[in-house]
Amino acid sequence: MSPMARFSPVPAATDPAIIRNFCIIAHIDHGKSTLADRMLQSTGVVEHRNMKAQYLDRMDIERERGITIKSQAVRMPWELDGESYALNMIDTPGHVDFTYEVSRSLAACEGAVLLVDAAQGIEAQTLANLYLAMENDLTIIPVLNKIDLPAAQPEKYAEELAKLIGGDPADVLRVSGKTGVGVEALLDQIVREIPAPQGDPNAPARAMIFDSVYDTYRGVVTYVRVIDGSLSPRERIQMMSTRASHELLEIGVSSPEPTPSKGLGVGEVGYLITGVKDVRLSKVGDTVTNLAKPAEKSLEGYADPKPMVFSGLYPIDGADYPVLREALEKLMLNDAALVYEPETSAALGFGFRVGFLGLLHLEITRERLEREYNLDLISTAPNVEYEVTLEDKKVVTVTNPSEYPEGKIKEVREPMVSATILAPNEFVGAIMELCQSRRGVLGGMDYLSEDRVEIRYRLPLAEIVFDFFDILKSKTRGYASLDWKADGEQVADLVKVDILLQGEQVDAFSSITHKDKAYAYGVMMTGKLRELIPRQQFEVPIQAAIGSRIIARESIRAIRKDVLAKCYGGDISRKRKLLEKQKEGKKRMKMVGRVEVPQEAFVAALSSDESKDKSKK
Ligand SMILES: Nc1nc2c(ncn2[C@@H]2O[C@H](COP(=O)(O)OP(=O)(O)OP(=O)(O)O)[C@@H](O)[C@H]2O)c(=O)[nH]1
Repeated sequence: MSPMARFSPVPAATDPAIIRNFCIIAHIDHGKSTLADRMLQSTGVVEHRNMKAQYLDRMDIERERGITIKSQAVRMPWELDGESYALNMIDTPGHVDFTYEVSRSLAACEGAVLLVDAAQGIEAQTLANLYLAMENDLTIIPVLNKIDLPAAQPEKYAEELAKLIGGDPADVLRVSGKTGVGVEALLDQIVREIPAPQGDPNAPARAMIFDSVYDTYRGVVTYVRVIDGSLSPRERIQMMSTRASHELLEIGVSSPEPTPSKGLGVGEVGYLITGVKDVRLSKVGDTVTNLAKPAEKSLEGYADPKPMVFSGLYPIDGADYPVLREALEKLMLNDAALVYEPETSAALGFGFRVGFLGLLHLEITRERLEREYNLDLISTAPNVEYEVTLEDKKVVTVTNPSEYPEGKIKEVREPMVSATILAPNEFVGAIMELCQSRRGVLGGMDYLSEDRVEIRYRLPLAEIVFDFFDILKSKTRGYASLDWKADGEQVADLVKVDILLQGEQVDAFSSITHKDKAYAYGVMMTGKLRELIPRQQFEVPIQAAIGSRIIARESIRAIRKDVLAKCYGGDISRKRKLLEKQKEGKKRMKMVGRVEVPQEAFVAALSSDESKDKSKK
């Protein structure tokens, strides 16, 4: 990761009057990382020749997918009217799965650059991020990006932006992160408009953690923004949510390589190293104070990230189970949002039930496990968390369909979201149709301009978390954007559909669905399995059932397979070879009752091809 830190001491505390803390907020792909990189160049922090594309996106997967997962902070010098300033830029993740991290990064700033693609206009995450910034009382600088594009319509979108946040369209800055046009003017504007941080330098120290990353060599690196007081190396600090205390081994600023300093004062943004090895001990949103002189009240806003989507992860080769467990333990050090517990499946063996913030989080985690730890995994169909109340008033939380209670059920509650969709108005009909088919309830609709509309729906999380966005995109020729946030729960008519092979239930294929959709699931799954499972020596019925009621049925006809029939008498060694080969093949089979199911069948049946979020956005 980072090379050895250069030691060029930064003054113990910078005068808050010359500090500007800001972040860039934007819809995905509107060019936030490109602009951030350009700013690093313009301020001379990163020389041109050292510039890797997207300097701030450190993880390989981030770079490949062009998305920002973990926020980072960088300090940049800038001069205006003969005065020197220190600009702290905090990079925020753009995807809806990571909203909590965005909101913490925003809370560390006084201002935000609201970046909008001049060829696309305002999108759903532009709005969602703008609202978050407004809730944090940030000064907003509206900026149109990519003005070098031939398709850019700066006039039109400057008007849209001005209408949204108030002000004059002429005041909306125009830049290109790619060519660098307008970037220096933007840096000037940041100094002029964003207020300097304010805090009490003599009060007990309070610093907010807005990011925590695990570094193999340095342990957990915690990014903080000092609100009051100051922090210095070698003193003992305390985490206010857990009261755990640690020694500050190193403290400094990223510019952008970690540079140790003699301390951090009011308004400063930097990093801490305490030697802890687990990001859970240094949680995003927590307040750091001084153990000897602790603050009385922690800063506002600390929430444990809540997993929204669950999936079972199983090694294809059972012998890899210990590797998977170790890999999850390691990933957890760097991902406070990841939760998991061991589980066993009759069909898939030993594995883990893992909770994620969303589908993207799931995919990234799975990809890292496969790539960094060389694992081949089966992941079961993702599901949300249900709360089941039994007749005897007992409440059971279900994150795995096969644990759905058998007893008498009084009611089932499912998580809900409020979703905002932005799209050209010609697609309103198609969008409403899609939302209705997903059990959505219309919340309202507003026109942002003559031809663009914002539609709000309340929908069950289970209905949107998997394939909704892809379908929305295809129904709107890619023009719609979506943002959602958790919004309570509702009682719903849900049932568990089981899949049986020769009368034996296969737990990995069970699913909790709405009553009206149970039949479709049953037909789809039995049909798929009929294609995927090879013929056996006997007939194999495949059934879908709700309780004891069969709702769909297929069957695989018997085959009498005599492999040796091919070797007309003759060569005995050839016969042996064939038998050996058949044995090899058997190894990759799972036995479900008497039925041999190839591993590939599980993989294929559980990877819902039509519902895979291929666009990742
Ligand atoms: N023509 C042009 N393309 C740009 C400009 N800025 C960014 N791009 C391109 O737009 C795409 C998205 O840019 P990114 O910087 O990765 O977008 P982002 O908003 O950071 O995306 P996330 O980090 O995932 O939120 C990339 O293909 C960039 O090359 C620009 O000023 N002009």
